[in-house]
Amino acid sequence: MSNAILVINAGSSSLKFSVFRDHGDGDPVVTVNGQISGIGTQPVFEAKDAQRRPLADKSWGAGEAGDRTALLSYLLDWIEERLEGATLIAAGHRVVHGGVSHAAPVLLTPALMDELDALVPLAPLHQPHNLAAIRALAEAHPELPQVACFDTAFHRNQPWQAQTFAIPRELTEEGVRRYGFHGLSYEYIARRLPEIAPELGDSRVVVAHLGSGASMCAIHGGRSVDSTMGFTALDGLPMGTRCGTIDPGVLIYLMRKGMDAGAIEKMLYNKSGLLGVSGISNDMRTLLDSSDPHAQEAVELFCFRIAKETGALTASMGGVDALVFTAGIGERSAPVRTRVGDKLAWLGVEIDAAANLANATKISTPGSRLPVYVIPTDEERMIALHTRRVLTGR
Ligand SMILES: Nc1ncnc2c1ncn2[C@@H]1O[C@H](COP(=O)(O)OP(=O)(O)O)[C@@H](O)[C@H]1O
Ligand SMILES: CC(=O)OP(=O)(O)O
Ligand SMILES: [Mg+2]
Repeated sequence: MSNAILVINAGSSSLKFSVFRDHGDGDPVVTVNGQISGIGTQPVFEAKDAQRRPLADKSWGAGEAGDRTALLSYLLDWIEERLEGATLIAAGHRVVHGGVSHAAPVLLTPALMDELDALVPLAPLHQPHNLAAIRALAEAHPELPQVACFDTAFHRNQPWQAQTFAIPRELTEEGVRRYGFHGLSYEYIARRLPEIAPELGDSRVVVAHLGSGASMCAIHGGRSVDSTMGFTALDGLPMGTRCGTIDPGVLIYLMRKGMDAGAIEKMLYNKSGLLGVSGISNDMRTLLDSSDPHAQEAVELFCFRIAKETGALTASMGGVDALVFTAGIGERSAPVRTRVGDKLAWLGVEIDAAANLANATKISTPGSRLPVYVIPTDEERMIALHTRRVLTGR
């Protein structure tokens, strides 16, 4: 009999889920995936099978909108009806912040939940929703083991220079340090790249994870050695609504002008980035389609900063052997990749226009000094693999 693993990636208003079947050998295989969107307003449940065929949809009235326990209980019942003899052995969650002490996934306990609660201020856009889903699932199914897979874990063994801010040492010791995020995505890419390009071996790779949250990572020999995100998922690249790297003097200026922490947090997390610069949208597609000069400036700033960080991460590794694009924008936006590629001509990047337009796996020309890849990320698969390992030791 086979085992099944439920994978959950909970966001502010949506809960993405996948069910993996584990036959014991090879990677677990996804059988269904979907999401509950509109949590808090008008929840809608959608699911697809492995061939992307729609399986179900359901919506709820506003009265049940915020009851995550009831929504998860519905989801669990729905999944259990479709297990076809498999045993659901665990739920694996993406938990964005694991703090200093977690360099690997772990089985969730009430004591660990308290520890992870303390990290909510460090990831206000993600952590509360990750933990709410874990609590709701524990309430609906107390017997089901749950595993936390941290977005910070892959970066925890970076060299100390990459993890340290130049601030008084006591603060570093207290945990005010650079953590880095999107680790599950980078770990997946580090695992996948050698299958796609075995000749790269233990090489130096810059990976750009460009989704609604965006960051970049320097991976040397399969390990993270530097990343653009820091103490929080606000640092580094500008994102859909987040500012990215900013002179801390700006925060002092805003505080002196009378803004409190809550107002600054809201502005930097929710009103900045592509949305703040364009004044139009946080969605790259809308901006690329717009002729508004502010929309064009937002796109230009995004691409400029990706190119600039590529330089910084290349210096961190003493060179670079490949560049990889992944996540929503990275996997699907040929115009963004073209612009970044043009700005990296000095590194020997030459983008093949036709391959780029087709979102091909390799988008650089045969003559390009730096090979450039597009690799779809799969954070869910990484979570399923980690969850299986924690539960079964395999
Ligand atoms: N064809 C496309 N061209 C440009 N941007 C796209 C395209 N498809 C998706 N995106 C962008 O990808 C973003 C979502 O990326 P994704 O990795 O799914 O984010 P997340 O998992 O963080 O929600 C959207 O905000 C959208 O701007
Ligand atoms: C860490 C982070 O920014 O995640 P996301 O891209 O899902 O917002
Ligand atoms: Mg994402």
